[in-house]
Amino acid sequence: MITALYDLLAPAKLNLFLHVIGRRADGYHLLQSVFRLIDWCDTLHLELRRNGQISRSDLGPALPADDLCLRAARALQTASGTPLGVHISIDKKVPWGAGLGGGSSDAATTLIGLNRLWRLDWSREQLATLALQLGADVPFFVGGRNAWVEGIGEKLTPIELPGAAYAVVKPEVAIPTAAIFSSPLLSRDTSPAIVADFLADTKSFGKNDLQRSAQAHSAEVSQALSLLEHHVGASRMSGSGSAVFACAGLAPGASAKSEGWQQVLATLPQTWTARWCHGLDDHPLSGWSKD
Ligand SMILES: C[C@](O)(CO)[C@H](O)COP(=O)(O)OP(=O)(O)OC[C@H]1O[C@@H](n2ccc(N)nc2=O)[C@H](O)[C@@H]1O
Ligand SMILES: Nc1ncnc2c1ncn2[C@@H]1O[C@H](COP(=O)(O)OP(=O)(O)OP(=O)(O)O)[C@@H](O)[C@H]1O
Repeated sequence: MITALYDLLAPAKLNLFLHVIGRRADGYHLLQSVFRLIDWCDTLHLELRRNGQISRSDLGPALPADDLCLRAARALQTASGTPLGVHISIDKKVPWGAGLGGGSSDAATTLIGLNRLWRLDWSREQLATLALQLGADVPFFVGGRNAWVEGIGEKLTPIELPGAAYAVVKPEVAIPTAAIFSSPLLSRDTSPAIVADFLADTKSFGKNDLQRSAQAHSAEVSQALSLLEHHVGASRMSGSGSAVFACAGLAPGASAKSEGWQQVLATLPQTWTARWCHGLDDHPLSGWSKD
């Protein structure tokens, strides 16, 4: 029997564009977006606890006491009825309040890992249904493929994307997603698009409808957009911010040694984070779930 799983990667995502096309009766927004996995990852370790207890320790920065990994583990334990428990250690590298989906990805990696550790043999679809109760972004990370995303984030169509490098900057400010969705500045009536519209221009299709509200929430978002725009190229926010990115070109041509990126690193405020990322095709654990 497996008793521990080490070094499970939980990758972040970028929203290459994000349109708000409507709102549901319960207040959740109907979106269209393309989610791209990137190689900026948290690392999780899962150790079996036969007494059924679920616990966590933080190897990096401290997380909220009741973080998404614990909530994911408890939800799976209850839904499956397993008598087993787990100790989860997290090395947090992806900044939160960033629109990079770090917490959602941790939750998805927990579900995928525990499905194996607890020998549940749930299908990916079953895991995704449970994932949606944890957050709108979690099913995407369980799906494990770059996707055209609709609904509130749960309708996923896998999509092939070219290899690409992204310059990503996270200002100091952390932006709470709910505040951006409830902003009076938010427009909720962008016309629906179809996948072919995006595929015709994967680098610059569409916009991020949440960007205006986030810029009003914090001037740092506008500063970060300008910094990238000036040194790298067309920039855009991911999710509800505050992280912004610029597609630096198709890999492997684009290089972190480029003068533009070196300028970004040299002029970045000390409290901000910047990272040169590559687009991934799959979640590193995507082979673990049954389709
Ligand atoms: C903006 C995105 O990051 C795009 O990837 C996501 O849609 C947000 O997903 P998430 O962080 O998993 O969001 P959740 O934790 O489910 O929701 C946080 C809050 O955002 C708002 N929310 C979220 C998703 C959505 N489609 N409509 C919403 O209105 C709701 O007020 C909700 O209470
Ligand atoms: N494992 C976790 N990692 C990071 N944040 C977590 C975690 N669990 C709970 N949270 C809470 O969730 C909030 C949002 O975290 P998360 O990183 O998912 O959001 P985000 O970066 O805005 O991404 P997105 O909105 O795209 O999902 C944080 O402010 C934090 O308090």
